[in-house]
Amino acid sequence: MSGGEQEQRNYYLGVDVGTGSVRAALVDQCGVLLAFADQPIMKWEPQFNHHEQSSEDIWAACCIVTKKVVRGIDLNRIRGLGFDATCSLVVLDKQFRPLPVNHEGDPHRNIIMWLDHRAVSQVQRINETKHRVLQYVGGVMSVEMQAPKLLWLKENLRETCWDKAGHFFDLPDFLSWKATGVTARSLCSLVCKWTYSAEKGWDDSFWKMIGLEDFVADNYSKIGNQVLPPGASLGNGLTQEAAKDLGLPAGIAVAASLIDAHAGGLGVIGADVKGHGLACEGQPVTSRLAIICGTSSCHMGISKDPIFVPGVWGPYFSAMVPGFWLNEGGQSVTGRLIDHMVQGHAAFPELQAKATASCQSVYAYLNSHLDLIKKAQSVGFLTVDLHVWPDFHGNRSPLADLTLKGMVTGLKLSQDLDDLAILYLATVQAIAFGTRFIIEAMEAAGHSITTLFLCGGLSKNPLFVQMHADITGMPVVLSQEVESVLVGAAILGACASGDFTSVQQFASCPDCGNRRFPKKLQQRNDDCM
Ligand SMILES: Nc1ncnc2c1ncn2[C@@H]1O[C@H](COP(=O)(O)OP(=O)(O)O)[C@@H](O)[C@H]1O
Ligand SMILES: O=C(CO)[C@H](O)[C@H](O)COP(=O)(O)O
Repeated sequence: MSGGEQEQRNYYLGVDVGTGSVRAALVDQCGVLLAFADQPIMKWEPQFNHHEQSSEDIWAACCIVTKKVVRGIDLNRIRGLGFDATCSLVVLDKQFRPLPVNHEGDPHRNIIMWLDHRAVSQVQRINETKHRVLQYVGGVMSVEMQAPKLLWLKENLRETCWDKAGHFFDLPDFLSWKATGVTARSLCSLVCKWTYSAEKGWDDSFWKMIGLEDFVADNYSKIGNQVLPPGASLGNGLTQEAAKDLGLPAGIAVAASLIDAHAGGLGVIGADVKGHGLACEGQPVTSRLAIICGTSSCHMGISKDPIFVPGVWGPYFSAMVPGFWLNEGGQSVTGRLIDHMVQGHAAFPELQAKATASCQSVYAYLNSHLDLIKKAQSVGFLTVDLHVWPDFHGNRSPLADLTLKGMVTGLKLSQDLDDLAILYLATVQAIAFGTRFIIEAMEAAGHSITTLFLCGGLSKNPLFVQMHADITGMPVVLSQEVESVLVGAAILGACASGDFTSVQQFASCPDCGNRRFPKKLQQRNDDCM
């Protein structure tokens, strides 16, 4: 492209709110990422299994990263803005001010995070109802979804929170409201986490049966009675106030949002794999499984007709790719589990010192250390005597059992760096076996998956990627663009701007070769297992 043509480029902004940080990217009309910034966000764990965040802190981080990525750019070329975020529950009062979700009454902490497991008794009672909406979440509602958390607030914080609340938002919808003043909710959030049906809307009998009839009585105004598809343009775009906060011109198109895993899925599932000899080449997109691996891993498979997979969320209609049903398998802690195992080991200080001295991340150092100690063997054999069961935070899929705990067998008295490296390897392998377990359940129910498309922080770890290829026996495709979740968010902005007629048009645009071609294919290493 010549310099002159380059000036004619349109730009789209994607903002991705993960569990640990907010990221923003400036993306061009070919899906090429031109600028990136990230900013950590605050998290509180006031008691075991209670996880909270602050919507003000998250918005402030969105403003910092957005201002950074547009520095030096002609702002008039920015055509659209899209948000994705974790499916955490944001609570505001009738004047849109934060309300406390904690016994301490701290209104700053007004978000119950997705991984919060406080609502155990509530979800057990919801599951005992056997209500028909449960068919669409794999047969069992997860404690991580919104209905049990809302019931917990009603039963535990009646005066300080529940009675004063005016708005309960999924975090992606909070962000689009904050940017536009429009309280419409994304179909993605409501279908996946709130029991809304794309075809039938809210089911009054469910809310009445579980003791949240309040929502029915006020026509769902607090949880959303205007629902839009992801990528739909909201109101008059960016408000003056939000534009000032974000350092952007007012009026830019803002899209109805996506949950983070769904943005990642949208960013990778349409990749052009021509010429790489993959089984999915020339096959329907339904033969692909997108796995978004960060703090957690989410396994996104789509189908033309609804498929009911016990213990796997969905089927959700049009929640990720319009017109397709989605099943979402998941592992609640993956990146978080690896960090936990490595950082909690007695040899972690030594690892940190050695990694710093060699200018490597601790994971790059551990990966090279495993290569050193494996000698002539394949690395997988290092764990023949050591095994990890990875459900330290319950099992999301396919067992759907929040009471499960983690296990390690084969421990010795040694606490040296070799021991840490092998425990790390066994943890990565256990996570990959969890993925295989999920794929087996999806296939038994009717999915036919041949190829994995990975993105998210953990996809930057070559050992994690190789173990997924080895243990599932499927090739793993990594996108040219590492920050695929942000590409997914920017696709929403492009769609809202009207430059693209649908999210699919951008996600599989024939001119976007740079983004669509795989960067790397990781094939199974047969010697390894
Ligand atoms: N280069 C890397 N090598 C190994 N692990 C990584 C790398 N980058 C990120 N991670 C791991 O990925 C996880 C975070 O992924 P990320 O997508 O940023 O999470 P989230 O979206 O939940 O905030 C962490 O466990 C982190 O240790
Ligand atoms: O349940 C989800 C998606 O449906 C959560 O948003 C997700 O698991 C948290 O994402 P991340 O691990 O990327 O922070």
